Amino acid sequence: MNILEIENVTVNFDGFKALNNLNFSMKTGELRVIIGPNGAGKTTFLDTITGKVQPTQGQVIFKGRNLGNIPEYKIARLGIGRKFQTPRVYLNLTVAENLDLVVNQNKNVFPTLFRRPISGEKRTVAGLLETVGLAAKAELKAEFLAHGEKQRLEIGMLVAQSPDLLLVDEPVAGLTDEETENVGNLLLALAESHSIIVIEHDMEFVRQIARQVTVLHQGSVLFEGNMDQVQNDPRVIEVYLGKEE
Ligand SMILES: Nc1ncnc2c1ncn2[C@@H]1O[C@H](COP(=O)(O)OP(=O)(O)OP(=O)(O)O)[C@@H](O)[C@H]1O
Repeated sequence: MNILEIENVTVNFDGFKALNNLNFSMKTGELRVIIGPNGAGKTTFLDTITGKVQPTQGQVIFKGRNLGNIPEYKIARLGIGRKFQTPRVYLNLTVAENLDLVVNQNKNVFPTLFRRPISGEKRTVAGLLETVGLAAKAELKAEFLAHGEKQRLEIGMLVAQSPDLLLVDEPVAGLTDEETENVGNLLLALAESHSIIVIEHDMEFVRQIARQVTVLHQGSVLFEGNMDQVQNDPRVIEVYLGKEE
């Protein structure tokens, strides 16, 4: 079954088409990496999925439901979680406290307000600390974490909400090679039980995690395939990979 289908979506910003008749679909449980040059529409693509931007034309269908005119906060409750490029953790709280906030918030709110049970995997702070590899730093204030550790903590906070679809925007920008690999391994582990879309520029990282890759260009899908196919496609090389350092 497809968790997400995007049909003929155009987003028109005052005459400029940031997305142009874009079609995209992905199966439940897939890890999909989206690449493309600056201005290709990657962020706008995520914005239309979360409801931050409404398509001028076309529709976004999540788990069989048309998201048209559903406000952003309600779309989040339907099971779409997003991690932005910059970590948004509470710096004056410890790592464990940050995770605890989300875990407990869900305990209280999910059954009543969201009217859907927390999915099979019971999320506990201890389990999440293990998943994101921060058990040894549980009692450390988040302000003292390295950038990559903050990224992993925030991914943990996202997972604590048990979203069906995780949207992850440039998770390794500015990270060291070692941190980049850690974040990659974390996403690969999460991909065993989640549907995930990752936007990324760092091609080393894309090679580490990518199975199926979608290349955006000028607001449309230019190419889709596995990493080998993407790297050998002349159009992709021309508009994107040829410019790689
Ligand atoms: N609110 C807006 N109003 C007008 N133009 C916009 C708006 N948001 C984005 N754009 C334009 O739409 C195009 C696509 O932007 P978008 O941020 O989606 O690209 P991107 O692929 O994420 O780029 P990058 O890799 O640089 O982050 C860009 O040319 C951008 O300037």
